[in-house]
Amino acid sequence: MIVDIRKWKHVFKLDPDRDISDEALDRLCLSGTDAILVGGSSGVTFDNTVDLLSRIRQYEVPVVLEISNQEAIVPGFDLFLIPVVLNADDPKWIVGQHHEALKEYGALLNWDEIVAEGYIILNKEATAAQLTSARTDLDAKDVAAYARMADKLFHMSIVYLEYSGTFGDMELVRRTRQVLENARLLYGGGIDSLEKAQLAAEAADTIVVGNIIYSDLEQALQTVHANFNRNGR
Ligand SMILES: CC(C)=CCC/C(C)=C/CC/C(C)=C/CC/C(C)=C/CC/C(C)=C/CC/C(C)=C/CC/C(C)=C/COP(=O)(O)OP(=O)(O)O
Ligand SMILES: O=P(O)(O)OC[C@@H](O)CO
Ligand SMILES: [Mg+2]
Repeated sequence: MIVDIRKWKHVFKLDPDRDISDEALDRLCLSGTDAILVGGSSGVTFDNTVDLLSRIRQYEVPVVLEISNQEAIVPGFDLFLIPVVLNADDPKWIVGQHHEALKEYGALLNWDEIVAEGYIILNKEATAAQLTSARTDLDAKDVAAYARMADKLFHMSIVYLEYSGTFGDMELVRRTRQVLENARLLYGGGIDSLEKAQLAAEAADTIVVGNIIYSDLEQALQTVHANFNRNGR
């Protein structure tokens, strides 16, 4: 399946390390979301990723793996997203893990199925921030510089503003989006209602909805109805 990330407005992120019922998965996959992203920052294994992939594959919705560790690289997804944590203090999460993975898989890859994401992690409490020792105390100028680095210097197709677990600063998201010329701005973090989905949809190109799926499915499903008309890209 050809997946065009430039058309994504809304995606659900499902964590292989968390339980989800068949009924909930059915409703998510048929919700009208643009893709199901499979990923998490801890407890993701080959087995729990294969299991989730095979369940989502019963539906037509595109299914994409966001790779978080080398042991959980599973073939068969429509696309592979590779996080590069631009504000990580430890280079392991900028190039180190990637170097190791490419030593193993480099000659086998179909590069048309692989997209790098310039991650900027802004919630210091998030598991991903702690794992990567991210420098989260950034002002708008710092974030804009990372965004330009991803977009113009490294030609990454995605800049991901990651507030996982908390709703972020939408003015900062809006300003970050304004500096991007080619990269798409994904926003994720704390979207737990249609109202917050709407605010995020007005600031970013694509919104990512994660944790609320596991605590309030009805609210999660509402987020698909956010209106993106303002963006026009
Ligand atoms: C042959 C074959 C199968 C080919 C395909 C394989 C392929 C595409 C290989 C590419 C090679 C390559 C370059 C791989 C990258 C390897 C790798 C491990 C990179 C490191 C990625 C990284 C920086 C991880 C750090 C953590 C992170 C940023 C994860 C992103 C996801 C995320 C933030 C989820 C949120 O997690 P959650 O658990 O919800 O967190 P909360 O607790 O805060 O809610
Ligand atoms: O889980 P939440 O807070 O919705 O964040 C979504 C996503 O950005 C996590 O990587
Ligand atoms: Mg999560």
